[in-house]
Order: sequence, then structure tokens, then C-alpha cells
Amino acid sequence: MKSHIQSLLEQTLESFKQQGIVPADFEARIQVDRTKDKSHGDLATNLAMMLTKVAGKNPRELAQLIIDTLPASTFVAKVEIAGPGFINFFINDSALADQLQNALNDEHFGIKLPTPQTIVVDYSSPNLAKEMHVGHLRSTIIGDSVVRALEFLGHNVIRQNHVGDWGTQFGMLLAYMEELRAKNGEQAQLELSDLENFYRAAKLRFDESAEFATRARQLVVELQSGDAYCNKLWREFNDISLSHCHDVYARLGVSLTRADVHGESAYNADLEQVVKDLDAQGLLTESNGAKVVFQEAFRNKEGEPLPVIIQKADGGYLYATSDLAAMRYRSSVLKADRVLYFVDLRQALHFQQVFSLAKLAKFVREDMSLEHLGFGTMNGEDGRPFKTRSGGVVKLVDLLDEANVRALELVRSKNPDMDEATLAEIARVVGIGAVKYADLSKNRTSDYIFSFEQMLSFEGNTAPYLLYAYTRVVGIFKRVTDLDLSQAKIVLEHEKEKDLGNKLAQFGEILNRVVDKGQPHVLCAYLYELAGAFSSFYEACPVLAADNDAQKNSRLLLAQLTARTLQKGLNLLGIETLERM
Ligand SMILES: NC(=[NH2+])NCCC[C@H](N)C(=O)O
Repeated sequence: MKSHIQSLLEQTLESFKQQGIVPADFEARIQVDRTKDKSHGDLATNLAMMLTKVAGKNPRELAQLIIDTLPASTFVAKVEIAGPGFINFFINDSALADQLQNALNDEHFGIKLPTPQTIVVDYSSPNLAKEMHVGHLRSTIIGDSVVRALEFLGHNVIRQNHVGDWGTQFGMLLAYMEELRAKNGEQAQLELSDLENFYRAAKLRFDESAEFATRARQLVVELQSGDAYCNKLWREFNDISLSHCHDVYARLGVSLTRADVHGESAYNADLEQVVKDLDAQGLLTESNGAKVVFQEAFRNKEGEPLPVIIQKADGGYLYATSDLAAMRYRSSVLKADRVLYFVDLRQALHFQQVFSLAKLAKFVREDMSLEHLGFGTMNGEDGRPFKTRSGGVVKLVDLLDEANVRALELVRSKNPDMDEATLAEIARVVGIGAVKYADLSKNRTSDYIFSFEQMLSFEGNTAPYLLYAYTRVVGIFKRVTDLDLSQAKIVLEHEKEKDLGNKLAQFGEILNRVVDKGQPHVLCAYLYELAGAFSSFYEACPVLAADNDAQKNSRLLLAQLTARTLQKGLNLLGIETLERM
């Protein structure tokens, strides 16, 4: 509805341009908002006020002109001027009902799909030297929910798990692997089942033995120069590390597969060329033996230029170098229209620098949009980055295990007589859903406090609340037999029916916001409001005990569309639903 009004206003503006009322090159961002007070209609725009200056007319006069020029539409029942020059639109309820009816019969909820784009989404991207820890949760699940929404809207999404699988740490790990293997093959396999310990033990050896450290450095050089033995060891290590990641993805219900892994090592062969190309354009400078690029726009507080380091004095390449190669690949091979990076906000400067350099060096097409969609830190209840009691990093698997245990207690307390298998399945969905929803529902860019109690509460904007709301809606259908809604029609009469209908009709506009800005929390807030609108409707409007069959069936259809929207919405957040809990 909102985009419909927007398009009517765009057409009006176009005709103003043709008539010379506003200059032909005038660019306006037409804003249409939902009104808070329904006596002011359903939607409003401040377009008249925006045009006053360029049109040289007063806003009320312009508002009248807009109304006179507005193309006719069946959705608009009435248009009014309010206050200094706002234009209020009253939506035609029967047109709204038709839209909802249409949504019910369409796999895409009647949402007008955008022109499909090729969108590369770089997310999760853990470093393989260690096990996934809580720091990887946000990138993984925020990225995955945006991916799901993009695909639902018809875009061609290319997932890229840009894992850190290259660099000096691997020398140390391979040297340790080699050492263990020489002693006892079985042992190495066993120790690799806990990467965290493996890394710690390797580091210990590296620090205590000069001989070991030398071997480690030698292995890195051999690895990078393509030595077969080294590469085999390296592949074995990565394979194990990746299988840890994919265990976590499977538990989280994240859609990344092995085929989406395209890590730093994939660009190894391109790095030399990156250096050559930067050099040929005169962009490289030497700084303490390293090859770096200085860009005017990037300076520290003291005003000194900040470099992007491309190649170290010892010949080694850096994080930025592979990112430059990756951008070139995404532009010229993958032909992305947009590239979205779901990476910690603490890397904001890195991305500003490499994006700007990639453009400067013409590594990427002018029309490819590079977007760092950063996120804040997940903190413990003390407000500091989330750690174990002893101050160590929290492994993601351990966190999920605990969520599961707590969810099981919760579900058991509500259903003392339920059998174990059902309890376990419900607890799994609630536990994982709670962890994901707690994260997704927060504004991406802020830090947030991770609290099991809060995320497992049935009150407020939480997964348990929404999952329960869903079971209540579908519960209605369990109480009807011989349901035949094929001839039923949605009719919006009661105030609460209209409110619910209005909420339902916003689904498409919400999804567009999720994908444009990479903000799943907008969808969470919407689902929470939708569940609330359904509750108010259900309290005020008897469904099964409606006045007559037509009314009952109309209300059943509203319930059906609510259930479908809640389920689809949760599904786009990567959260499963339950029929009962
Ligand atoms: N193209 C990228 N730089 N993606 C993000 C990589 C994140 C990096 N591996 C880390 O754990 O911090």
C-alpha cells in the first residue's frame, strides 16, 4: 500500500516536472509514512512541504495541486490536506481486503518483486586456525537471515564464506601436526577434535622451542610456494576445522554449505598481480621495507596518513591484499551488483580503506556497490565482551549446548507430562531460536547484552513469545473440522480487523527494508507487532463463535494469513516454528 501511494506521488511529481512546476532535474525522495492517529487517514506524505522552495508556492496550495494531479486509484478512498500541508490518504478497506486475499493465494504474499540483482554476501568467515567462538555468531546469523530475505525477493545470491585459512599461524599449526603425527598418528586426529586446545598446544611449542619455530616458518614458505606435502597437511587441517564450522551451521540452521567456502587462500595466486597492478598505477610506496598505499582521505588523529599494507618486508601478503583480490573477483567474475560484508564494526576502517582503494585502482566496476554492514559486540551481563567464567573465549558449541539445556528445563516446566522425545525436539527449536532471535532483534550496529534469562522469557520481543503466538494461531485450526475456505472472502469491518489487515499488508515493505539496509531487526519488530495485532484482534473478534459463516470464514482467513506471515517471517530469520510447545 505504501509503495503504491509512493508510486502515485512519483507520477504526480513527474507531471509537475513536465508542466515546469518544479525543475526537470529536481530529485526528491518521496516519503510516505503510516499515521499514528487513524483519524488522519492511514498514510501521509510531506511532499508538499518538500516542494515549497523549488516550486515557489505555499505548501497548502501545493498540496491541493498534488491532490488534483494524483492519478486515480481504487485503493484510495479519500485524500485530505492537514495542518501546514500534509496530505493524508484514507485507504479503501475493500481494496486492502483484496490485497490480503491475493497475498493468501500467492507464494510471495503478493509482494511486488524487485528487479533481480546479483548479490554477493560475505558472512560468517571465521578464521580456521581456531574453533568458532561467540564472536562469529553475529556475522553468521545476521548474514544468513539477510541472505534468506534476498532470495525470497528473487535476487541471485552468492554466499561467500571468506574464511581465514591462510597466513603465518598455519605454519605453527602444521609444524605441530607434523610433530604429533611422527609420534603417533591417532593422537593427532584426537587432538584436532578440540581445535582450541590444539592451537594452544601449538603456540606453546612455538614459544618454547626455537627449532620448532624455525620449522613453522619454513612450512609457511613451502605452503605458499605450493609444496605438495605442505599443502596436503594444510588441507587436512582445514578439512577438520571446516567440519567443526559446518557442525555449528547445521545446529544453527544456517544455509552455508561447503561450496560457499571461498577463503583467503583462494586468492593466493592473484596476490602478486594485485601488487603489480597497484605498482603500475604508481600507487605503491615503500615504508620500512613494506609495500603500502597511502590515500589522502585516511589519516589518524595526529593528521598522519594511514597506510593500507599490501606486502610485508619479508614478502608476505596481508588481509587487505586478499580482500582487494576478492573484490576484483566479485566484480569481474561473479559480476555482483552489490557486495555485502557482515563483519564486526571494529573492522570499519579496514573496509573504508580497501573499498576506496579498490575503486581508485579500478579493481571494481563503478556501478558495483560495496557495503560493510557492521555489527556491535555481544557482551556479557557485566557489559564487557562475553567470556567464560575463567575469562576465556566462549565456544559457540558450548553456548548452544547451554541454551538447549535451559530451554529443556523451561519446556518441561510448562509440559510436565510430555514425552522425552517431544520435549527434546521442542527444546531444540526454542533454544536455538532464542539465541538467534535475541541477536537478530537488536539493532545490528549496537552492542548488546547476552542474557539466557531474557532470551528465554515468554514476555516481550523474544523467540518463545513469537513461537507461542504462532502455536496459538494455528491452534484455532485444530478446533475446526471440515474446513473449506475456498469460497471465503476477507471482509474488514471491525476496527481490530482493519488494524490486523494493515499490519499484514506491510510484510513486503518490511522485507524490502531488511534487504536494503541489511537489518533483520526490522523484521523482528514487525513480527512482534503482528503477533500483538493478532492478539488484540482475537480478543475483540470471536472467530469460531462469529455472528455468521461469512464473518467466521473471513476471520479464519485473517488467522491463516497471520500464521503464514509469522511462519515465513521466522523462517526468513532462520528460525523454525512449532505446532505446539
Ligand atoms: N572479506 C572479509 N574480510 N570478510 C571477513 C573476514 C573476517 C575475518 N576472517 C575475521 O574473523 O575477522
